[in-house]
Amino acid sequence: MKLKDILGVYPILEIIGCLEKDITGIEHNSKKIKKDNLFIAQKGFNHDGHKFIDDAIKMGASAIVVEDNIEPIEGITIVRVANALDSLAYFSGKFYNLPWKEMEFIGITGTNGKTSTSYILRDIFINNKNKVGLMGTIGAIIGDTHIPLLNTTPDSLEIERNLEKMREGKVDYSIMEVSSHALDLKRVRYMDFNIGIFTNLSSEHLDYHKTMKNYFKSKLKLFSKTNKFNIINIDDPYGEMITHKKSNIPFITYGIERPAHIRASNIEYFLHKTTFTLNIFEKKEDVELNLPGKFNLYNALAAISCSIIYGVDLGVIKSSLKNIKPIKGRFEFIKNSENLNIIIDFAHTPNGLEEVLKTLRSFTTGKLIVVFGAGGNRDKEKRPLMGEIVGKFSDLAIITTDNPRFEDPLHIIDDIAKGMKKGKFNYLEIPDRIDAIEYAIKVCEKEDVILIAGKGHEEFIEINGEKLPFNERKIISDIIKEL
Ligand SMILES: CC(=O)N[C@H]1[C@@H](OP(=O)(O)OP(=O)(O)OC[C@H]2O[C@@H](n3ccc(=O)[nH]c3=O)[C@H](O)[C@@H]2O)O[C@H](CO)[C@@H](O)[C@@H]1O[C@H](C)C(=O)N[C@@H](C)C(=O)N[C@H](CCC(=O)O)C(=O)O
Ligand SMILES: Nc1ncnc2c1ncn2[C@@H]1O[C@H](COP(=O)(O)OP(=O)(O)OP(=O)(O)O)[C@@H](O)[C@H]1O
Ligand SMILES: N[C@H](CCC[C@H](N)C(=O)O)C(=O)O
Ligand SMILES: [Mg+2]
Repeated sequence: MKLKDILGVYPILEIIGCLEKDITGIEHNSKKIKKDNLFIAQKGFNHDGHKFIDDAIKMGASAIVVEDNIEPIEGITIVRVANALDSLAYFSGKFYNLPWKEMEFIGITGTNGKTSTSYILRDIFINNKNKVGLMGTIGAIIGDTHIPLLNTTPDSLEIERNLEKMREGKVDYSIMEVSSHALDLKRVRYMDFNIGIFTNLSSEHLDYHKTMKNYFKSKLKLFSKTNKFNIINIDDPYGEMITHKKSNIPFITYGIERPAHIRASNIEYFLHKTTFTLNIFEKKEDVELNLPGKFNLYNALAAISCSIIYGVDLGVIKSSLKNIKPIKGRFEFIKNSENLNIIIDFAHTPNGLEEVLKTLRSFTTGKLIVVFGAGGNRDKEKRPLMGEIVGKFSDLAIITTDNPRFEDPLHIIDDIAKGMKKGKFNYLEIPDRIDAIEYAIKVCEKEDVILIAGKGHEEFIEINGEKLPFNERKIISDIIKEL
């Protein structure tokens, strides 16, 4: 594509060199540059992309986008913009020709439940014989191909690139988790969605957003980028606030406690499933959901609302929900030779833990044992709150390491324990996560339940910038073999 076509009508501050040249691709990482690529030098949290301009040229870049004034470079076109991160989003859209326009594009935001909702919805669409693409925490899925992603919502370039693959694969629906970071860091700045879904909002990521008000404001951006419907959890106080905002498109609400367009009543919770009456406006239907817990019922209601909007037959929706398989690392029962009740779950926020523990508490006849930690270099405010909640609902809490990143694991454990100490709970600190899991298994009796929370689908532990292999399923099986 010609450089001038990539620039489109984007506001450019200065151009040095030729705009007629053919560009073979866009990159913001110098290491990935190929011949005749456009390199976008952006200022990140750790590096300034301008420092890699020489590297990018050596790798073959023929044009560069910069924020800073730089000296002319022979044979290289220099395009200066006010904000390179913003321009990356626009230029990527132009280069890939806005693939999201050729599919139904559904964005899901909220603190908890995005991944779960996206998998439930994907399952319904697949059963409806639709082609589906998905991007989120567990990676991208395009047809049968899984592509690992570094972020829940990748940067704008990677999103457009994956959407382009989805267009090639002729997907009908593309479902994407849209994190608050993504909304704030312009990863979806020049994309429009057909549907926006809001699951809930609770304390998380305050290291980045500083206040709940800012966090909510970031989430809100999704709902002014949608053109068909916004689907809102009306039981969530922030969800309710969204429905009071001005909007050019209708809100469809879902809930359990409050009047909603799509609502669950007559609910019965079981350890492995949930049954309820689905009220769709005036219509009623008995439904079985093969997932446990009120939180999953909310996720299912969000997915049901979206599929109803798209006219999916209620029979297809019901059979999908009845047969849905557990989502990796979300309330996942781990089969084992000792028949111990061991669950791996991705709860890593106070609210996520509370929801999962409330569900488990109501089914546990023995002791509820929880192994958990908190991520390093992330929200610190949530740590004592997580401690307090686990203390409140468990019989034995074992505080251990999650992904310490660049922090001292013992400091993180201390922060969590502050919440525990407040209530004088029964807890242990076992910093080594394998030792912590082993301890839980050794004291576990037949009626007990072990919840190993925080890492869910993750198969690594991140320490000092390195992701070391860490497979909790294998760790559990090895420990049980040794018993
Ligand atoms: C804070 C944050 O969001 N950082 C994101 C950001 O990285 P960064 O700003 O540190 O980048 P940097 O290392 O400073 O590099 C700056 C520029 O130099 C370039 N570079 C760098 C090195 C080099 O040799 N050559 C080169 O050209 C880089 O490609 C980049 O363009 O840009 C990267 C590329 O897009 C992201 O992967 C990275 O996410 C990091 C890994 C991250 O942990 N983000 C978290 C906070 C996040 O975004 N989380 C949300 C929410 C999760 C949820 O709760 O659901 C998510 O969506 O994942
Ligand atoms: N609707 C919900 N409300 C509260 N907690 C939930 C909900 N759905 C799931 N959870 C809990 O939160 C954990 C993470 O769920 P899920 O992966 O679906 O959320 P997410 O929003 O995608 O998280 P992330 O921000 O990390 O991408 C689950 O393992 C479960 O413990
Ligand atoms: N999407 C979440 C994942 C947290 C997973 C947990 N294992 C941790 O490291 O804190 C985040 O980026 O905050
Ligand atoms: Mg997710």
